[in-house]
Amino acid sequence: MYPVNLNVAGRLCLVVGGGRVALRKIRNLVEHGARVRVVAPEVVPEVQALAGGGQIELLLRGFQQGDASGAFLVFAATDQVEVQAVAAADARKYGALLNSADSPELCDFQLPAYFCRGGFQLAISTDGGSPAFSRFIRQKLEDEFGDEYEYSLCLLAIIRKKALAAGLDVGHNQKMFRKLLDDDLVDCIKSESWANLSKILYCHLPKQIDAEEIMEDFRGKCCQN
Ligand SMILES: C[C@@]1(CC(=O)O)c2cc3[nH]c(cc4nc(cc5[nH]c(cc(n2)[C@H]1CCC(=O)O)[C@@](C)(CC(=O)O)[C@@H]5CCC(=O)O)C(CC(=O)O)=C4CCC(=O)O)c(CCC(=O)O)c3CC(=O)O
Ligand SMILES: NC(=O)C1=CN([C@@H]2O[C@H](COP(=O)(O)OP(=O)(O)OC[C@H]3O[C@@H](n4cnc5c(N)ncnc54)[C@H](O)[C@@H]3O)[C@@H](O)[C@H]2O)C=CC1
Repeated sequence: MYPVNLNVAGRLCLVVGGGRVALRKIRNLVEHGARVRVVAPEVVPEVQALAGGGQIELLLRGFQQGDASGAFLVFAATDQVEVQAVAAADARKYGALLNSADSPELCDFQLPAYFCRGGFQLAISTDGGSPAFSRFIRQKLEDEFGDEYEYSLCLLAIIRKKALAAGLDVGHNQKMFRKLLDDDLVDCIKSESWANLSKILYCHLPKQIDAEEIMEDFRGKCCQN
């Protein structure tokens, strides 16, 4: 499976089925700004509530051929093998990418287990081999990767913006970021060692970038400590 991050914001995603499995996919899609349409004769209360709140469109009926028309992604998540097959064929017909909840081998894409720390995201997948394993590793990593990763990313993004604006070349930036990270920027943030963090910045930022200004920006925008 080819790893990729998809922008689903504002794009039509069709979920066929409204049970527990569909609900997980639906919540995920809503969180990422997709336009979600659900087709199912019966749905769990949480799906009904999302429809009531206007967060998704709900068609309370069985899947019909042509439903995949205009969809970017199609999720076949029913408990009926025949419906799964018809939905998959419809997705193919209309050129939508297919996720099939009961057939890993039919999937154009599979969902990883994942979590975010701000813009920082870690995703785990097993090529359909063991979703329980993906979930297990996700939970383990969630304990290990705390808010310091969100703050570190925020700081690095501030520095990077300045570096790009200053027209510093790629080779320079590559080395600078490696040094900042090798010098334990993340640990400094985790232990709130601001004096050490400043030292690292003064040591590795080029003269075009004001380390003091970066620290101020960081304390103001990323972490209010
Ligand atoms: C191929 C894939 C297609 C897809 O759905 O995208 C798929 C397929 C199937 N899942 C099944 C079962 C379970 N799925 C989970 C959980 C998750 N499943 C997810 C993804 C994927 N599942 C894709 C592969 C991803 C990968 O390779 O890792 C996660 C990661 C993401 C998400 O769904 O959001 C989410 C965890 C999120 C989290 O917690 O972070 C659990 C665990 C639990 O619920 O505790 C179980 C029970 C235990 C087990 O079986 O492992 C079955 C058998 C159904 C049956 O027995 O009838 C099939 C079909 C088959 O394998 O034939
Ligand atoms: N990929 C994954 O992550 C996982 C997949 N599964 C598989 O996912 C499938 C669904 O599981 P659950 O949500 O627990 O089932 P469920 O029984 O709770 O829900 C099934 C849903 O399909 C709908 N449905 C039935 N006929 C339909 C039709 N003609 N058109 C549209 N919708 C229709 C039902 O109304 C219901 O909303 C099962 O095949 C299960 O084996 C199970 C666990 C995890």
